[in-house]
Order: sequence, then structure tokens, then C-alpha cells
Amino acid sequence: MKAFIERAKQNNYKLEFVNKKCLNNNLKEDLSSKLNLYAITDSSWVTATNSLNSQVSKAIEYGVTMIQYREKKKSYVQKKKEARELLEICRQKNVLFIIDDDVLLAKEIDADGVHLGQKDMSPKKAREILGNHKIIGVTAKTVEQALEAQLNGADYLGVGAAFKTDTKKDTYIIEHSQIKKIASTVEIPVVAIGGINKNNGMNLIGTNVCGLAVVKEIFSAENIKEAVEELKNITKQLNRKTKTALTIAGSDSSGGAGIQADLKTFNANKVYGMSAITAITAQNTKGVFKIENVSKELLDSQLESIFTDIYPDAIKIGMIAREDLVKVTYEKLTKYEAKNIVIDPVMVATSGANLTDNKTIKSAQNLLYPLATVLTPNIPEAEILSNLKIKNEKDMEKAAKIITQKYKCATLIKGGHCINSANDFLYEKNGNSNWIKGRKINNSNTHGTGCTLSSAIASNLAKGCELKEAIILAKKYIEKAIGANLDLGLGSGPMAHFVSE
Ligand SMILES: Nc1ncnc2c1ncn2[C@@H]1O[C@H](COP(=O)(O)OP(=O)(O)O)[C@@H](O)[C@H]1O
Ligand SMILES: Cc1ncc(COP(=O)(O)O)c(N)n1
Ligand SMILES: [Mg+2]
Repeated sequence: MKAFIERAKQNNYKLEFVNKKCLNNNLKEDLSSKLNLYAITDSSWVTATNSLNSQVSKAIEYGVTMIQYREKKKSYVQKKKEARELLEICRQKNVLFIIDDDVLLAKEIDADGVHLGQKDMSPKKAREILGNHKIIGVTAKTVEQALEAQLNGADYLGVGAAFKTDTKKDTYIIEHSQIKKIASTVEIPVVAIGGINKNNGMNLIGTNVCGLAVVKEIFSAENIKEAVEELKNITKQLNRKTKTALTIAGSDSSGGAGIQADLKTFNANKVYGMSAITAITAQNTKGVFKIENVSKELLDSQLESIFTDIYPDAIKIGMIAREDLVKVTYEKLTKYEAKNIVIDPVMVATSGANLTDNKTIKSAQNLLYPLATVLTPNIPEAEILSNLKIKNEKDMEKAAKIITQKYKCATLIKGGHCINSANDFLYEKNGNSNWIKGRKINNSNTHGTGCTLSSAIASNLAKGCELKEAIILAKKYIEKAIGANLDLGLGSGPMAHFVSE
């Protein structure tokens, strides 16, 4: 509520809205929470035994938090009758009732507000008609439209289509990154709309929307209770506070690299960690002795289990040592529209052992790298990926640019293999580049440095950092972890992952 009042203070009419709602309706939550699960009516599935009134009543009973009456075909008189009945139901249950398009209808029946498309009446005009205490929602597809709507007094935005939809014919899908951009730019709450169902709703995690606007999944459902409850659970996940990260990588029996390093790093960086194991290795600080890959079915099932439940806010990908495992990973990342993907193109362990083969590397290059937010090769890996011998910092700069242009993802070439420095070079898709400086620490606790750095970057992305900031923070973390001089084992030892701010 506080944030909402703060926002409202910027505009007198919004303050009036808050006051009125607070005083008259004892509204305890702000508009964002009212928008959590926003059901938009569609009478296509109304039958003699299943009226719109009863569908709406049920939807509210099982957890819908706001209703919009949307009827494109009926006459004004018919709409007025139907809307009045629904308004009565909503008033009894203390649920906000909004009218689609028709400002005059909203005014006449004293609904709680109106939702306007880009082609409908302007929000300014609607405000003049409805007064300061009503809610005005606007549909937006671009940041410009969103900012304009906000400026003109919109209280919330509906942004989409998030997925393929046949409910609205004159719309098109916009990228989730675009939804995120809009939701992160405006001050007012944003709901996602368009083709949202129980199977794809989780894909919207991380887009910063506060809720889901749903038509078909609710009103066409044979069992409205089940449909609403499933969607409700998704909206809870959308608004969760704990950030989550997933590592798709190999297990390191000595605990310094791979899955184990990644989970420890997630923990130290205060994000909830999950893992999909691609291989089990027998290794220690002296070398890698045995590798067994998991079956593609087992990787598939791990990923399916994760994405359909605790959807990850960020993903780190490490060792994948067989082509079919690359394919399965690609399928899941695209199916679930994974975001914030950090790929450590693990080819050779610090100890010198090969961790994958050429066919698999090629397949990862084709399928996975283009999905990455950032790719983090060390110098030997960058040489392979860029086809350039790297002898100095200038070469690192050249190679990073080549790799970014080749795979269409940002590249961070790690300088851990340089003798005197530990500076990494970042080249981004937009051509921006930066040296991320590090202090070279002269000890042998560098087993799993690459794994740890990439997981720390993923943790920071999960928490909402921009890429460069995520890397700078990750470098600070790894410096501490190496510098703690853990000195375990007989070879190149692990880091102290448990160090944190
Ligand atoms: N001795 C060191 N002192 C400080 N930072 C290091 C050291 N060795 C590696 N790093 C850092 O750890 C990260 C991992 O780099 P690197 O060791 O090059 O990768 P990999 O482990 O994949 O071979 C990089 O940010 C690098 O700069
Ligand atoms: C299972 C597994 N994955 C990755 C690495 C690479 O380690 P580093 O971080 O030192 O490059 C490793 N040694 N073992
Ligand atoms: Mg490495």
C-alpha cells in the first residue's frame, strides 16, 4: 500500500482514488495485489445451466481478484443489464469490477473503472468522464505506449499478447523481454495478457508483471475451480520474493567445481539453488579419473521437474559432454522460455582433462550459445571459439568481439590463465565493451574458478542485476573465495565458497 500511496502522491487524482478505496471499501491491499488474477469475461461458453453470473461467482470464490466485463457483440441495453448483475456479485465479494472499452457504460452503472485499448477513448478523456476515483487500465505493446498511458493517468497496464491467443484476433505476440522492459520502466502495475494458461504462465516469471489477465483458461474450463486454483498458484510464484537459480552441469566428486561449486555459490550469494546433473565425474584436485553421462531421458525429466515447479530466475550451464544432452537442454530452455542464461563453455578442466568432445561443442555452439545472456570462455576456450591465438589483452578484446558476433550473445573472456593479471574482458551484443579488473591471487586454490564465476554471475542476474554489474559483483566474490586460502587437497585446490558479503 505504501508504494502505491507514494506513487499516488505524484498525482492528485490517484491519491483521491487511494483515499476513497481505503476509507470506503477498507481496501487493504494495493492495486497490484488486486490485479493478481484478473479474469476477463467471455460469454462464448455460457450454457443454459452455466450462466456468466455463476461462472464469475465461481471464479471469485476460488481466487480471482478482479473482474473485467468484456462483451463485443451485444447491444448497450443487453450489456448494461448483464454488467449490473455482475457488478452486484463483485460488490458483495469486494472484488473490483472493470468494463472493457465502454466508458459511458462504466459511468452509467458506476463500475470501478474501465479498460481501454489503444484505439478506444483516450485515458485523459475517460478520466474526465469517470472522475478521479475510478480505475483506468490501458493496453500497451511498446514502452512508448506504456509511458504515454502512464502520463495520461492510467492506473495499470495490460501488456501482451504474452502467448498465442485466439480470443483476440487483432493482436500479435510480443517478446517476454519486451514485457519485462515495459513492466520495469513504468511506475504503475502491469499485468500480462494473451494466451496465458496453466502450462505457460510460469514462463512469465522474471518479467516483473504483478499478475495475469486470463479469459479462455477460466471461462472455457470444465472445472473453473481447478483452473482458477492452478492459475492462482502461478501468480503466487510470479510474486515470490526468493530468487532461484538452476545449474545444468556435471557433478565433481571433490566438491570444488561443477554442480557442487554452483550450488555452494548460489547459497553464498543468497539465491535458492537447483540442479540438473548431466554427468557424474570422479575427480579431485589432481585430476579427472572417470566420467559417466546421464541418459537423455534422465536429464529431460530433471529439467521438466524444475521448470514446471520452481521456475529458475537464472540458469548456469556448465559441462555437457554428449550431443543428445545438448539437444534436450536446448528443447527445455526454449520450451520454457528460460531467461538469464550464463553458459560456461566447459571444454577442459583446470587440471587439463578433456570434459567434452568436438561434436558436442559444435552442437552447443549452434543450439545453446545463441540463447546465452553471456558466454564465459577461459583463454584456451576462447581460442577455439574465435579461431584466434590469444597472446595478450588486445587479442582477448579481438576474440571476444568475434565470439559475440558469431554466436549473438555477450562474451566474457576470463583472464585467469594470464600469468600476471586476473582481468576479464566483456563484449556485449550492442558493441559495448569493458575490462572487468581483478586482483591476481597467487595461490593454487583455483579448482572450479570458472564454474564459480559463472554461478555467481547467474545468482546476480537472478537478483535483477544488469550484466556488467552482475559480473563485477561476481568477481568480488570469487576474489574472496580464492583469497581465503582454503588449501585443501594435494593439487589445485577448491575455493572457500562460503565466503559472502
Ligand atoms: N589466481 C587468481 N586470482 C584471482 N582471480 C582469478 C585467479 N584465477 C582465476 N581467476 C578468476 O576466476 C575466474 C575464472 O577464470 P579462469 O580461471 O580463467 O577460468 P576457468 O576456471 O574456466 O579456466 C575469472 O574471473 C578469473 O579472472
Ligand atoms: C564437473 C566439472 N565441471 C566443470 C569443471 C571445470 O572446472 P573449472 O571451473 O576449473 O574450469 C570441472 N572440473 N568439473
Ligand atoms: Mg572452466
